[in-house]
Amino acid sequence: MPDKPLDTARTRLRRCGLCVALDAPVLAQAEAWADAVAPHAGLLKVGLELFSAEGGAAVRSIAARRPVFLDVKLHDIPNTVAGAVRALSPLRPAFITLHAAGGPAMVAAARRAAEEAGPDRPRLLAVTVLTSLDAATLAATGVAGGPVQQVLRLARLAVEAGADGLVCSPGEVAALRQALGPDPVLVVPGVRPAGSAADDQARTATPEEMADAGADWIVVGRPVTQAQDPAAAARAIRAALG
Ligand SMILES: O=C(O)c1cc(=O)[nH]c(=O)n1[C@@H]1O[C@H](COP(=O)(O)O)[C@@H](O)[C@H]1O
Repeated sequence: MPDKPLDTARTRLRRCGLCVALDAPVLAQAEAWADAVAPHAGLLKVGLELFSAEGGAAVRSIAARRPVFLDVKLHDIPNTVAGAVRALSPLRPAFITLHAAGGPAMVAAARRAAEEAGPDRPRLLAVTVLTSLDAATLAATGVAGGPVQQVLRLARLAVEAGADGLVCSPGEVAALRQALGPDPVLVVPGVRPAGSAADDQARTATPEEMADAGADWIVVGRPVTQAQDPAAAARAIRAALG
């Protein structure tokens, strides 16, 4: 779908895709979920649990089904994060996450390291404020002004330093699109179909709301993987995205 002018926060820029989070303790479980949901998901996420348990084998296996979003949330000094990006690039993930709070020098070092992998390099997504944090918890950590202000601040720094996109909660998507325009890839976890449990997510919204607000990808884990029929759950969410 071609890009449209960004005239309102509810303008759809392009089609919003479904990424299913394969948060499993063993690869066999993740593979079974991947096989079930692959017809309805454009991306499959290998996160900290699965990667810690199975390492690169998990990325290689899941990438045989769909492009992989490798969610390792790197956060360290620039040299260490650059080395991690260099080490992960041969696994050919479509996306790698790093924490925007690591600062612009860290993001810039990661981008330089990613560029070494050539045109098919992994794209870097900067995680802004985790979707499990609410305004009160954020204030307790010393961040006044609420999540939206903090997300905008971190997002601007990360994009200027070379992040290809951002991970944010549903509550910030429209504000980020208005502030940063159509270019950054916006990836949104904490999404819940109407009637689903929020689990440990603090800032949630429905798939339909996220597609309308300008998200490129929604990330959904438990509402799909813990459903009686994961394939049907993924199909319904994909349909809701329009
Ligand atoms: O980077 C992420 O994907 C991420 C960032 C964030 O702020 N919040 C968040 O929930 N996630 C991930 O998104 C997925 C959400 O899973 P469910 O809550 O089960 O839908 C998990 O794999 C989280 O690790």
